[in-house]
Parts: sequence; structure tokens; C-alpha cells
Amino acid sequence: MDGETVGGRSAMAGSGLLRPDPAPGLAIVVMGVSGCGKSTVAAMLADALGCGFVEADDHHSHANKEKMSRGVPLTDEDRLPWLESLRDAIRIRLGHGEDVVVSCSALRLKYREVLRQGDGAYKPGSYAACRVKFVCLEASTEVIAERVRRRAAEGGHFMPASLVRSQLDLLEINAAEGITVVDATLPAHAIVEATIAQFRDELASTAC
Ligand SMILES: Nc1ncnc2c1ncn2[C@@H]1O[C@H](COP(=O)(O)OP(=O)(O)O)[C@@H](O)[C@H]1O
Ligand SMILES: O=C(O)[C@H](O)[C@@H](O)[C@H](O)[C@H](O)COP(=O)(O)O
Repeated sequence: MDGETVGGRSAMAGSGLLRPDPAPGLAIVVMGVSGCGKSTVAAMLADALGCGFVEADDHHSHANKEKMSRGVPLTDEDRLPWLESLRDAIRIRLGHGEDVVVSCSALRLKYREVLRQGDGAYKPGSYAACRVKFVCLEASTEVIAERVRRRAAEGGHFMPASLVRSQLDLLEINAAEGITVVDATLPAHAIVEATIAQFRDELASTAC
């Protein structure tokens, strides 16, 4: 039987039963410099929530990956289509009322503003109301450099250790944005648990 909306709630026509609107879904972007652990944490978080996972590295053009592998930082022009592709992926999930976890460096406010537009109702600057939230993993330069060096030496990633400096130089966090900053040296499962606890009331997902 078709439902109808009554006073912001769905009613089963004829049955008299009121059903709350479905939760609108939440996007959690795990952000930070290369090597901070965002892919590791984001994949575990999506798994725990039973929701979709968007890995930003999978949205880079071949040209972007090739440039970074040569040790050349991306320009904002290189980043824009990448960020827009991630914004669109977020918008699709939120449009379906689903949660989604995204792993993306999102180092600057202007990059995060593109991702926030994944919430079609987002008004620039209304950070608290936005359905796109950010969790930033932070660690010392030494810890980050060691992780990236080890990962590159194992041959599993295009990002060279030489780009760590430019990543750290770009990272900006503005207090007004309300970004959750987490110690990236904590065990990944502890970061996942703390993140779920923080956003529990806003998540559509009940699978954790
Ligand atoms: N919480 C953690 N504690 C210790 N090592 C970690 C942690 N998270 C990730 N790592 C390791 O650090 C390296 C970089 O992690 P990765 O998830 O690829 O980072 P990013 O996606 O931010 O570049 C990997 O070798 C990974 O196994
Ligand atoms: O795992 C990593 O090392 C990062 O995710 C990396 O692959 C990311 O794609 C770059 O950070 C490019 O973007 P920025 O130059 O904007 O950080």
C-alpha cells in the first residue's frame, strides 16, 4: 500500500500507522595527508557500518596518478574534476538516504567545500547542518614519512615519500568547521569505534 506524507511523517494509508521518515544518511570523509591511515580506517568504518565506501584514489585520472608518482604535487586545477567526481558519488548515496564513508585527503577548506556540496541542501558555511562530516587523522611528520616510505618501498602505492612535505604544507583545519581531529597513531579499530560513537545519532545505518 502506498504511503503518504502527513506533517513530515509517512502514514500507511488506511492503516492508521505512522512511520518516521527514514534518516537522511550521512557521509563521513576520513581525511588527512598521505599515509595518515585514511584508506585503512575508512574501509574498516564502512565495513562496520555496512555502508558504501568511496576511495578517492580510485577517482583520480591516470594523468593525476602519473604526475604524483613522478613526485609532482597536483595543482588545484588537477584536483577540481577529482573532487567533483567524489562530490557526485556522495550526492548519489545521500540522495538514496544511505550513509557513505569516503577516504580523501581533503587538505584545504576549498576542497572540503566541494565535497560538502554532496549534500544538495548545503549552504556554504553551515557546517553543523551539513550531512558531509570530516574526521582528520593526524600524526607527526616522522610517523607519516615512515608510513609512506614503507608503503612505497613495498611497491603498493603511487604516492612517493617526497610528496609528504607538500601535503603537510597544504593541510589546513579551521576551528569553525567542527572537524573531528583524531590521533592517527591509535589502533585503527579504536579510531573506527570512536567515530561511530561520535556520529551514532546522525547515521542512518544501524548495522554496527
Ligand atoms: N592506525 C594505524 N596504525 C598503524 N599503522 C597504520 C594505521 N593506519 C594505517 N596504517 C598503515 O600506514 C600505511 C598508510 O596507510 P593508508 O591507509 O594507506 O594511508 P592513506 O590512505 O592516508 O594514505 C599503511 O601501511 C597502513 O597499513
Ligand atoms: O593515499 C594517499 O597517499 C593519498 O590518498 C593520495 O593518494 C591522494 O590521492 C593524494 O593525497 C592526492 O590528493 P592531494 O594532493 O589533494 O592530497
